[in-house]
Amino acid sequence: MDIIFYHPSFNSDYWINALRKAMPQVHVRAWTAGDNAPADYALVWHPPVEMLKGRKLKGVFALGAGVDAILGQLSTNPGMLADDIPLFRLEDTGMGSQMQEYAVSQVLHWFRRFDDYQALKLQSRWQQLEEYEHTDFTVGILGAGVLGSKVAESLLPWGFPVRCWSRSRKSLPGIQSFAGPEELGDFLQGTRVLINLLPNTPETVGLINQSLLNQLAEHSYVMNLARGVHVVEADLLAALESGKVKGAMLDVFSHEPLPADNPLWAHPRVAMTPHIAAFTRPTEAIEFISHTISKLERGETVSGRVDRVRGY
Ligand SMILES: NC(=O)C1=CN([C@@H]2O[C@H](COP(=O)(O)OP(=O)(O)OC[C@H]3O[C@@H](n4cnc5c(N)ncnc54)[C@H](O)[C@@H]3O)[C@@H](O)[C@H]2O)C=CC1
Ligand SMILES: O=C(O)C(=O)CO
Repeated sequence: MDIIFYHPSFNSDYWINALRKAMPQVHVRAWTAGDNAPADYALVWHPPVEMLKGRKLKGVFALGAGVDAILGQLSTNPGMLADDIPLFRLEDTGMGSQMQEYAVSQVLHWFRRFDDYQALKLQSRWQQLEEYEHTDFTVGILGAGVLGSKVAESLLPWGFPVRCWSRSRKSLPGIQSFAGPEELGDFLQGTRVLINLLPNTPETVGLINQSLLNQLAEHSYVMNLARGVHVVEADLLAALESGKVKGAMLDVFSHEPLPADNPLWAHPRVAMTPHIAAFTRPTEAIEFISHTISKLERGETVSGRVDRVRGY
């Protein structure tokens, strides 16, 4: 069996060696331009069109959780990957715990008013502020998939009411589940901290806009861990200006790297990180890929297959 690998920024040698160790019976090679030799599987992130075009593959693995980039490539290059070649993505593979760390630390930061204390500190002011109540700190998670449900579970032990919104209803102990567009309004009503973990699809682009933000609790907080295009930046800035939204923590942006003249950089109530909420971890990712390939080869059912029509 042959596997080709392409990632624009990962250390290919490291990955190829680790893949060979995990699957000693498989020939793994880094794909380079002009390599038209046959392969069974391709492991990719932002692949050049010619890497996949015309190949008869048994499957393609995206080396991340989100497949918006490769689906975007497929929509502009329809011949890049035949419809009957399955596309897989990474499910969790260590990203769940990273998202949990990110979300829990930031929710606690807001809940313990460290943002307010930092502002007071900058004015050299010694002042004790009123405590927030857990009951006033409902956390609402947009997207209750692999990562959203892990984040939801991790917030429960801290005593916050937790709810999630997804396409279909979920049964997650202790978490209130809302489903579909008709329940979005109820989900938003009373949500104090909004965490976004939706995939980027035509239905979710621009979802976090003025209308949505207006339905959140007063002095709410927004954390975007999914994709920048989910948030209408001008609407978020206006909601921060009006006080409706008290603070935002953003990991992802419509344009990455965020342009130097973007007003989010200087906003005192916006914190940000450069798309690091969850990294692809080689050991866990390779375990998932090798396990999935073994099952595929045995004709067994696997999870992680992308529904290309649905967009995630
Ligand atoms: N910032 C970062 O470092 C990273 C960001 N991500 C982002 O996180 C996203 C989520 O990842 P997973 O949890 O693995 O995805 P997933 O596919 O397991 O979960 C997606 C969830 O969104 C819901 N959903 C999708 N469309 C919907 C709609 N129209 N209405 C209501 N609910 C809808 C689904 O029902 C599901 O609950 C990825 O697509 C990726 O963009 C993933 C990894 C790292
Ligand atoms: O896995 C993903 O989708 C990512 O965004 C990784 O940065």
